[in-house]
Amino acid sequence: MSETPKTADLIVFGGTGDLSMRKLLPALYHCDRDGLLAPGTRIIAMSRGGLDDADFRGKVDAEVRSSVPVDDAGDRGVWQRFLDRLHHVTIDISGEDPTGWQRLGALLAGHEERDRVFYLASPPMTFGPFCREANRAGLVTPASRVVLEKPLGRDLASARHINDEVGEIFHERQIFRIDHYLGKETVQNLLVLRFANAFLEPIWNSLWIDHVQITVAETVGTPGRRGYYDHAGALRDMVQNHLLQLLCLVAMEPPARNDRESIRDEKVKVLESLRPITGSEVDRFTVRGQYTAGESGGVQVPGYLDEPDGTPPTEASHRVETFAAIRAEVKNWRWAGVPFYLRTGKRMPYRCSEIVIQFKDVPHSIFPGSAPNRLVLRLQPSEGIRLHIMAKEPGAGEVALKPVPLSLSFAETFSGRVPDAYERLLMDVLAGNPTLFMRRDEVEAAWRWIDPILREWESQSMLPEPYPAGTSGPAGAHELVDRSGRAWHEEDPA
Ligand SMILES: NC(=O)C1=CN([C@@H]2O[C@H](COP(=O)(O)OP(=O)(O)OC[C@H]3O[C@@H](n4cnc5c(N)ncnc54)[C@H](OP(=O)(O)O)[C@@H]3O)[C@@H](O)[C@H]2O)C=CC1
Ligand SMILES: O=C1O[C@H](COP(=O)(O)O)[C@@H](O)[C@H](O)[C@H]1O
Repeated sequence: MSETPKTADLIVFGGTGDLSMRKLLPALYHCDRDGLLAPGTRIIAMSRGGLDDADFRGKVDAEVRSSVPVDDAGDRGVWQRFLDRLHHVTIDISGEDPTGWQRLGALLAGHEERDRVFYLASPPMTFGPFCREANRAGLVTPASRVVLEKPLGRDLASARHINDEVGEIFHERQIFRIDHYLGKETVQNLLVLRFANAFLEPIWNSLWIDHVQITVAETVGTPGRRGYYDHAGALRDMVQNHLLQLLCLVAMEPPARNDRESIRDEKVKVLESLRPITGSEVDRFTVRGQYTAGESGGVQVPGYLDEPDGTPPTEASHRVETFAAIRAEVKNWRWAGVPFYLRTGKRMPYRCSEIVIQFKDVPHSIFPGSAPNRLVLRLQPSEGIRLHIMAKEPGAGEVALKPVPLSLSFAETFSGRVPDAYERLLMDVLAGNPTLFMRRDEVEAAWRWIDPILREWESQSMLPEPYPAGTSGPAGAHELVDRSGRAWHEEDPA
């Protein structure tokens, strides 16, 4: 983790939303408990909610406290200290009323020397207006930074527009585009595995690797998120950012240094090497699905269209995908001909994010029953690395082979609590370290590859293929892979 930050004002626009309540505030509490928030650091939430400081502290006490450990008297003291850091300013960014900005200005006045972080945990179309108005109100200081949540825009054009708007107010070095997957311990470990160990590099290419599978399977559905999800879908919500970032880390060339530009330069090269999937190829190389009613975790759950939400489903709800699978290819010397299968979905049978590197079979087998080696990098729920190798089953007679795992579990190997991705990233923002954040060209290169798929899906009259909740996605997803003659890896993640 970065060095202990200085006293700062962290202004969270969208500070009462789902992301703030479920991820940001618990992460900030843990940082406070670990002594990583400097004395005097304030967390100022902004929303239309009409709350005062006491209301907001009460809301956090009621909704966040149960998700963090507040056990003994010491913890209770930290919890109170954390609550005391919280403030709320009511504002409607889409309205003309300047009083919200005035209230924020009054709160920040006299603290211009502090680090000031504007964290935009709000819909992407608010990013430009927020920056413009904050600047107009005189609140953007030289020591200010801005954090932009993903997905940045809805497509390449809107991403460019947002980047231009934010870029008019903030210099690129002040802009932190967040993808919380980059803050996950195992994701960072992927770089260490690849570039701090010599044995993998010689075989990390198309000569030895048959294909790569990147899977982010979630058991959760989208209750209460229709307003956002109808206009996002799995491709924008997960593939454009998290899955492509994972692909970059698997496929990139060794960077010259472990610094922010070297790593980001290499990731951009991967994104620019992705073979475009356009026109009729979209049907051959992609599959989209939407969950229907089914069983998840032993209970009956509704389909996407029947998820409880304040609003009834619309035309967009029928068309949006909750599952996406893509057969991608990185067209460069190292990876030519190696399929990268990307897959993500809501209401899958289990929660599991993993990267599977499937090696080729031995060139000539002298034992019946041999199977190719497989390296599995498990990101969650239980982080670890497993290499499946062939071993001989003990006993006389004919040699019998069995694939056995060489296994490294992070929980068993390293003691101590593993910090959540947002803890790491929030501390990096406060310390001004942008290494684990996305550069403008990176985000735009990802959209450039995603755009033709989105356009083709949106032009089709066909709806996403249905799949019952609790199953591994639509049948078409399995056909996608069958066409290449290789099966999805369906390892039980338990
Ligand atoms: N939820 C998650 O797990 C994740 C979300 N994200 C991203 O974070 C962002 C926020 O997502 P999420 O928290 O789920 O969304 P929510 O809809 O739950 O929260 C949005 C927040 O923004 C505020 N807001 C919206 N419009 C305005 C406005 N005009 N003026 C003032 N405040 C406004 C809302 O408050 P109010 O309505 O009271 O004004 C609320 O606090 C999105 O870009 C999403 O993609 C990224 C990763 C994970
Ligand atoms: O960004 C998002 O990520 C979450 C999944 O994050 P994880 O850390 O729990 O794997 C996803 O549920 C959400 O839809 C998406 O916006």
